[in-house]
Parts: sequence; C-alpha cells; structure tokens
Amino acid sequence: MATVLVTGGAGYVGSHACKALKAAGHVPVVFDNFSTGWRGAVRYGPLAEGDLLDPAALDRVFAAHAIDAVMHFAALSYVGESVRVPLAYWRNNLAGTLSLLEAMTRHGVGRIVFSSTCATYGEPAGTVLTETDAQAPINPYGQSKLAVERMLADTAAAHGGSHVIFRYFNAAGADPYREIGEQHVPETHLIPLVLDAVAGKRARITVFGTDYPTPDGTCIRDYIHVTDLADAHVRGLEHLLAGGGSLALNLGSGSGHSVRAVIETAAAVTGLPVPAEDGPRRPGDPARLVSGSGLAEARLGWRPRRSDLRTMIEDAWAWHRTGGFEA
Ligand SMILES: NC(=O)c1ccc[n+]([C@@H]2O[C@H](COP(=O)([O-])OP(=O)(O)OC[C@H]3O[C@@H](n4cnc5c(N)ncnc54)[C@H](O)[C@@H]3O)[C@@H](O)[C@H]2O)c1
Ligand SMILES: O=c1ccn([C@@H]2O[C@H](COP(=O)(O)OP(=O)(O)O[C@H]3O[C@H](CO)[C@@H](O)[C@H](O)[C@H]3O)[C@@H](O)[C@H]2O)c(=O)[nH]1
Repeated sequence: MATVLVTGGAGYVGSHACKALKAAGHVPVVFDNFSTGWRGAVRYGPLAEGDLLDPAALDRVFAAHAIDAVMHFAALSYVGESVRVPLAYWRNNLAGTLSLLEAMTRHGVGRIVFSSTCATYGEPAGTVLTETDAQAPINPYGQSKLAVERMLADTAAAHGGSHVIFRYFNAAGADPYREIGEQHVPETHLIPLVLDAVAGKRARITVFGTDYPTPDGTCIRDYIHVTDLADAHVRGLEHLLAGGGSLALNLGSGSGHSVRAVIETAAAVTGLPVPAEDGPRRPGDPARLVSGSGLAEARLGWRPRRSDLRTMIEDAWAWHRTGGFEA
C-alpha cells in the first residue's frame, strides 16, 4: 500500500485515477487548487487544497503525509486556449512542475507518474505515433508538456529518481458507476460538447475544419476511456514502487475516429439528433493523432478495455444525465 500525492486529483483524469488507486489499496492524497477541478470529485482519499506555484503549500502536504510517490495531473490542458494565452501555459505547466519537482527533491520523494500528451509529437509524419517518433509540438500546450518531459529526465539523471511519462491521446468516457465524470467550465472537448448539443444545453456543435487531409475532411483523434487511463496509472505507479526504471509510454486505443464519426455515434447512442454546423479550423490542431504502439502492454501489461467509441460515449452520456458535480 502506497500513499500517493495526486496533483490535479479533483480534475477529470486525476479523480478517476484516485478511484483506481483506492480500489488497488493505495491512499490518494489530492493536491488541487480547484481552478478547473470539483470538490465533489474528491471522494477517495484526503484533500490538501493548494497551488503548485506555492512552495509552502507543497511543503505542508509533504510534511503532513508520508508520500511514497506522486501522480502529476495538475495542468492547463486546452490546445486552443494555449495558442491564445501561451504564458499562462508556461507558468502553470512548466513553472508549476518545476515547483513540484523542487518540493519532491526537498522531501526526498523520487517517483513520479506524469500526464504528458500525444500533443508533444506535433504533426506526425507517418499514420500512427510510436514513442520513438520525433517530438515537435505545434502548440504551446504541447511545448510546455515536452519541456516537462525533459525536466523529468534531467532530474532523474541528477538525483536518481524514476518516472513514468504517459503520453495520452484523447481522454473520454466516465466512471461506469457514475460517481465521477468529465465536467469542464467552459467545456471545450468534443464529446461532452456534442452531448450538450444533444441535450439542448447548447444550440449546436461546430465542426472545426472540414478540409483536413482525412477521409471525411474532419480531424481524427484516438479516444481512450478515462478508466483505462486510470488503470495504466496504477500499473505505472506499481512499476516504480517495484523498483522499475523510467519509462515514456503512449496511452491510446490504436483506433482513430473523425469528428463526424463522433457526432454520428453520439446520435446512435442517444437516439437523438446532434445539431451540428461546419466551421473553420481551430488553430493548433493537427489533422490526425493515433497511437500505434503496444509498448504500454509490453512494459506494464496494460490493454484498453472500455475504449471502443460507442462504450465511451455511452458512459459519457450516462454521466451527463446525472447532471454532474455541483458548482
Ligand atoms: N483530458 C485529456 O484528453 C488529456 C489528454 C492528454 C493529456 N492530458 C493531461 O492530463 C492531465 C489531466 O487532464 P484533465 O482533463 O483531467 O484536466 P482537468 O482540468 O480536469 O484537471 C486538472 C486539475 O488540476 C488542477 N490544477 C490545475 N493547475 C493547478 C495548480 N497550479 N495547482 C494545483 N492544482 C491545479 C485543476 O483544478 C484540476 O482539478 C493534464 O495534465 C492534461 O494535460 C489530458
Ligand atoms: O467544438 C468542437 C471541439 C472540438 N472539435 C474537434 O474535435 C477534436 C478533439 O478536440 P478536443 O476534444 O478539444 O481535444 P484535443 O484538442 O484533441 O485535446 C485533447 O486531447 C489532447 C491529446 O490529443 C490532450 O493533450 C488535451 O489536453 C485534450 O484537451 C479536434 O479535432 C477538434 O478540432 C470540434 O470539431 N468542435
């Protein structure tokens, strides 16, 4: 049993990881500033409210709990927003992680599981992405995450810690027991926006770009169920606790779905029409991001189990109909 500091544990992916940690017998200690997280999502372990950029708040949580390892989810994570306000991304994602790594060093904690992203690869040259592909991000969000990957490598080399870097593709779905799910304000992610449009909470969904070099002209993404991501995090943690070395692994389903395919599947799952209109491209969006790697299975025995598009949208829809967290 490990005590795990979970930064961003009140957020979407972090809260699902906390549930999985508790189910595996570990204690998740959530550290969150609630900038995009929800108090109702903190239900699987203790809470320490604080900001990564506040070293004293970090010192307090490391002093209060015997932390064995860190899972670091806290970040700003919107591709489009990062193009508009890049310095906010550099401050929160890069300086915030620097502050966290300094605190870990002060308190002698060397194990960390980090949420990176397939956005670190940029615009891929081939059809699928593997861990050995060049990383050349095309937006500030991806740049900030790649910089953290480099910072982790330098820190491990100097101080002897170990890390698991997970480059996720697009997180989707919700806890199948409807305890927690995806809720962002404002929402920018495709699947919850589509479900908002179905439910009449917004007038329509806009398809960002219909002239991409893809079969139907819309962007293709690899959607991965959030509970599959959570399972990978527990495996990554246990790899580090067992003395395993540092890893960088893609977490995707290996299947790509276009924006139009997501809209069509949402209509099929809900039995309702999806009001949609075509619009211009969103700056910073690559045409196609799909994982082509089995490395996470080879190294951690991880395989996605709920990541077919229909199941992810069914779980997201079931969560959507609960009304979500109270503000
Ligand atoms: N959602 C995805 O599709 C996706 C894909 C790839 C990578 N990621 C990465 O996974 C992580 C989690 O993403 P998410 O979708 O759950 O995001 P989220 O916004 O739901 O969660 C982020 C959490 O971090 C907290 N936070 C942010 N800045 C903080 C700070 N300075 N101090 C303390 N807490 C802070 C927020 O309040 C929130 O609870 C992020 O690092 C993101 O970049 C997400
Ligand atoms: O109203 C909308 C919103 C999105 N999209 C498109 O839908 C796709 C998915 O967009 P979105 O759900 O915003 O996710 P991404 O921009 O792909 O980014 C997510 O997935 C990345 C990994 O691919 C993570 O790193 C990010 O944190 C996470 O926000 C993209 O092609 C968008 O252009 C639309 O067409 N209309």
